[in-house]
Amino acid sequence: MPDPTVNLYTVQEIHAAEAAAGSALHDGTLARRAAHAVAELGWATWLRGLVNPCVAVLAGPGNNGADALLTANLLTTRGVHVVLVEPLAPGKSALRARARSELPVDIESHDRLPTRRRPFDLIIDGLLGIGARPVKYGPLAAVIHQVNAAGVPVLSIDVPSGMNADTGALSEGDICIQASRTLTLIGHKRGLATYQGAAAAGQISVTSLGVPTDATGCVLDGTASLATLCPREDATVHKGRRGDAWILGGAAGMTGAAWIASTGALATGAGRVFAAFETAASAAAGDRSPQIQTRTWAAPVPERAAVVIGCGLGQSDDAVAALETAVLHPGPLLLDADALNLLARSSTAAAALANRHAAAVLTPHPLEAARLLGVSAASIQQDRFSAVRALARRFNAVVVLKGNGSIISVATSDSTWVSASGHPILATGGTGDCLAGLIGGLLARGLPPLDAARLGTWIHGRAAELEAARLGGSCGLDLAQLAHSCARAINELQRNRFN
Ligand SMILES: NC(=O)C1=CN([C@@H]2O[C@H](COP(=O)(O)OP(=O)(O)OC[C@H]3O[C@@H](n4cnc5c(N)ncnc54)[C@H](O)[C@@H]3O)[C@@H](O)[C@H]2O)[C@@H](O)CC1
Ligand SMILES: [K+]
Repeated sequence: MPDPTVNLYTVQEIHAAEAAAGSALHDGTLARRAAHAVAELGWATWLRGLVNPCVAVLAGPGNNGADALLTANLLTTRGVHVVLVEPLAPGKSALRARARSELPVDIESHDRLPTRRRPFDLIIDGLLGIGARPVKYGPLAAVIHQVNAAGVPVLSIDVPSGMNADTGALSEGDICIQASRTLTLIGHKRGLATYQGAAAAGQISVTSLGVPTDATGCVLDGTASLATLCPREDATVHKGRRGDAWILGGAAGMTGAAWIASTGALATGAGRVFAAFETAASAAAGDRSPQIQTRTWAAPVPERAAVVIGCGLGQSDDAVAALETAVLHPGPLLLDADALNLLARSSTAAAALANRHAAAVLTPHPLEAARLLGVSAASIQQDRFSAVRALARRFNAVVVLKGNGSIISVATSDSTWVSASGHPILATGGTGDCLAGLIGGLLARGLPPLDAARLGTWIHGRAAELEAARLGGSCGLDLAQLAHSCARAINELQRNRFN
């Protein structure tokens, strides 16, 4: 059975769920449930079986601190030596005041992480939760730096302290706890699924605390949500029914990008793959696969073929002309790399995209997204959810904003999908070309643009995980192998769905 679909929540949605749960928060029921879950996870993962375990519990001024103090109490009753770290004066939380008063009066407490001869066995992070403002330099930042330098496992309550739970952006200067695990409460948070937030959280578990939550407009895409999108095969299938993918790119000196994208398209089982280069000489060069047919940009593209334009396209006048022709293509269309850079400058191409009947797919990385929106890459990363929605609306497109926790959005709705797969092994040239070809291949196979973008993005990330496992780390990615792993990942998803 695949895992159930995972919804991602904003802080506002969590507060609404909490409000609907009634008075439970006010009498501390939810905080006690949270503390039980945190203590149990900490005990089972790091403390059980240790002689005289010692834990530092970081307690902030609000209800995240209350959860931490209640956890401290539970751990002391299990015989754990607890050292409190309280860098700030308590705020107005009555819950926190009560939790603090329930602890032994002589419990050890510091405003910094104390140095000990024997290191802590675990640090529990209850400094800030979903009520956090960005952390500035000061006592809180000092403790966060100490914790990150301590080399001790860290269990964060709800979110790693210092991150924005809605966006995943860290406080300026990257001031944020780097957790080993995060136990998030009531529902999974958006900020834990993308960019730096996803990296800071470590392994994430969710505990509902018994609070019901509704489906949201944001889903963490994994096997459960994607299995139904996989194309079904039947024994009578032939290449004519599996569609044509045309890859337009590969200007002189950049032919490799078009070959890589073509290999990505082949991995989807597309019926035929054509790589169209700037010149016949470019088409003849390079590491071609015998399965890929070659053309030039001037060749007519059949109306129903899926077109992928941009991988190694360059920015010449001919490239502009190729783009302005491609955006009028009546069949499925994907724009990547140089096509996006040119789109940022071509009002003709932008207007044609806006008028397309079927949405095109755009696959920008943060810098390309920044050029398209006329802002800095840093501001894109500060709020990737807003950026991807703005791009989708601006260009009437399905947009995949790449990066750790790639986010997908579509012009016609406010919904977003975050891909749960991926690996830092992808941080090397050419992997984006493979993704563009992969999504293009799925478009050729007849998937609607949004489904092709979601499925392709997840498959690509899953293939990266498989390659990293095979290589035993993040180095040495071979793009032909990545394409093979994409095919394996599609086959695996298909088997899971249809067997
Ligand atoms: N919402 C709910 O239903 C539940 C919430 N619970 C806990 O409560 C947390 C939210 O509690 P709060 O709303 O009190 O928020 P937090 O505890 O996250 O933080 C708010 C407190 O921290 C201070 N603060 C925020 N940012 C700061 C900064 N950068 N520098 C210095 N001080 C800062 C605020 O002035 C306030 O005192 C959740 O993350 C979770 O841990 C749980 O007990 C279970 C139920
Ligand atoms: K926290």
